This record gives sequence, structure tokens and C-alpha cells, in this order.
Amino acid sequence: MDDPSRHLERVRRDAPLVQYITNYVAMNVAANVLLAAGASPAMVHAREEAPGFAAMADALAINIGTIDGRTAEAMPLAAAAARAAGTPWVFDPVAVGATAFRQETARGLLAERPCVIRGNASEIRALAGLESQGRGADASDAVAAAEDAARALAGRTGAVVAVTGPVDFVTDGERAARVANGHPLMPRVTALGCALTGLVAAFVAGGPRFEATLAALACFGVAGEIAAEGARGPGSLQVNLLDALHAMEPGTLDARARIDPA
Ligand SMILES: Nc1ncnc2c1ncn2[C@@H]1O[C@H](COP(=O)(O)OP(=O)(O)OP(=O)(O)O)[C@@H](O)[C@H]1O
Ligand SMILES: Cc1ncsc1CCO
Ligand SMILES: [Mg+2]
Repeated sequence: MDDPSRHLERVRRDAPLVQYITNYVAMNVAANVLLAAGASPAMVHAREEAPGFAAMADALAINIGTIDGRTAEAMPLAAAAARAAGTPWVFDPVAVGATAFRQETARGLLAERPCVIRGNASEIRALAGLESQGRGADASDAVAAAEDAARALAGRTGAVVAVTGPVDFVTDGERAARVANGHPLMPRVTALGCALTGLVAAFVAGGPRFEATLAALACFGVAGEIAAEGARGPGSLQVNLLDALHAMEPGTLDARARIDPA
């Protein structure tokens, strides 16, 4: 594994344009996380323009957190346009196990070959077709219980699959690694996982996807740790996280990143 800071420095140098079709809860925090990391966010989701935008963006992310009839139509069109244009795209299958509508939407999106899938353990289990304890957007399964599902999903779809939680697990179907960064306050703030999905898109815009995904997870986790040092609770954690990402020194990231082969 190369130094995660190399990937962060590439994002800061290139300021990739990241189109993120995401949920209403995540829109603001995800855009701010992208800006703090040095990327350029664009929350463009209308059916009339999302596919055209995806063809010229540096990366696309799609998140089904608050899908409705219109966005469920726009998402596969944007994903198909990204695929045709060679724009890497990242999928966040929020609460995919909850309803048939989410499962059907996710099936259509997987057919458009995401380059990375990022979800919590319950979502990755459900997407792989296993029974999942998850009922909403929060994880109820342990990351370890989703590792086989992640490997199977990566093998079946060709995507890098990232399962996040206390220790994240990432696999491309052959290689696998764990990222032991982050803080228990992070899941107490809504949509930080969604924001991380956007960050993964920024990192894979110009880099090899397995390594870039690991770097994005480590960078976000280390920022969360630094943020928690001065936080009084979830509210100040979210504010501090933006500041920590913005101020992240390459040397600090490389020294604190805990990425190990699995
Ligand atoms: N208990 C924990 N300890 C340390 N870090 C954690 C913990 N739980 C989650 N994280 C970190 O929080 C970030 C978000 O991951 P999480 O798995 O909570 O996403 P999520 O469930 O999709 O969130 P959401 O749907 O609310 O956006 C990741 O960087 C992850 O490593
Ligand atoms: C709370 C919530 N509900 C739908 S999406 C979302 C953000 C976390 O996934
Ligand atoms: Mg999520």
C-alpha cells in the first residue's frame, strides 16, 4: 500500500469535479466534506441534466438514501452516461434491504458497473443477497459478518467493495485490507457515511481504485479521530471534522493511518 497522503495531495492538486446524486439529509455535509478535502462538489440530480453532467464530471457518486420516482429514474441514466464516458462512479446503497423499491433500484444500478460500492455492513449483506439485520440507514450487523458478502459482491460486480464501521474492510475480490481509523462518535452524526462515499469518488477520480478507496477511508477516519479530540458531542464533531480535513497534514495522515492487509 502506498502512502495515503499521495492520494490526498492528488485530490488537492486536481480539485476533481465530483457529481453527487445524494439524499436530502447528506447534501450539505457531503458537499462540505468534498470542499474541505480540496474537491469540487456538484449536487446535480435532475433527469434532464444528470446524464450529460456525468459525462463531463471527473467522478460520479450515487446514493439512494431518499430516492423517489424521479431520482430513481435519473440515477441509472447518469450511471450509464458515466460508464459510457469512462467517468468512475461510486454507489452508496443506503438501507437497500428495507424495501423492494430500493432493491430494484439497486439492481438496475449494479448493471451499470460501479467502480466502488461503499456501505455499512447491513447494506453490503443485503446487496449481496444475504439476510440483514438492518432496517433503516444505520448498521445492525458487524463488519466481520459482511466480509464474505463483500468478497462475493466484488467478484460478481467487478467493483471494489468497502464495508465501513468500527474497522473498515475493503476488497476488490482478490486483495483485501482493513482500515482501523475513525471514532465511535462518527455514527452518531447523520450522513457521515454518505459524505465518505463522495470523498471516495474524489479519490478514485484520478487514482487506482483499491488504493484510492483505502486512502479515502483512512483520511476520513483520521480526520474523525482528530475531530473527536476537541469535540463535546456529535455537533462539534461534525464541525471539527471539516476543519480537520481542511488542515490535514500529509505527514499526520501517513503517521496515523492504520491500513493493513486482511
Ligand atoms: N464505531 C466506530 N468507531 C470508529 N469509526 C466508526 C465507527 N462507526 C463508523 N465509523 C466510521 O464512520 C464513518 C462512516 O461510516 P458508517 O459505517 O457509520 O456509515 P453509514 O452507516 O453509511 O452512515 P450514514 O448512512 O449515516 O451516512 C466511516 O469512516 C467509519 O469508519
Ligand atoms: C437518516 C437518513 N434517512 C435517509 S438517508 C439518511 C442519511 C443517512 O444515511
Ligand atoms: Mg450509509
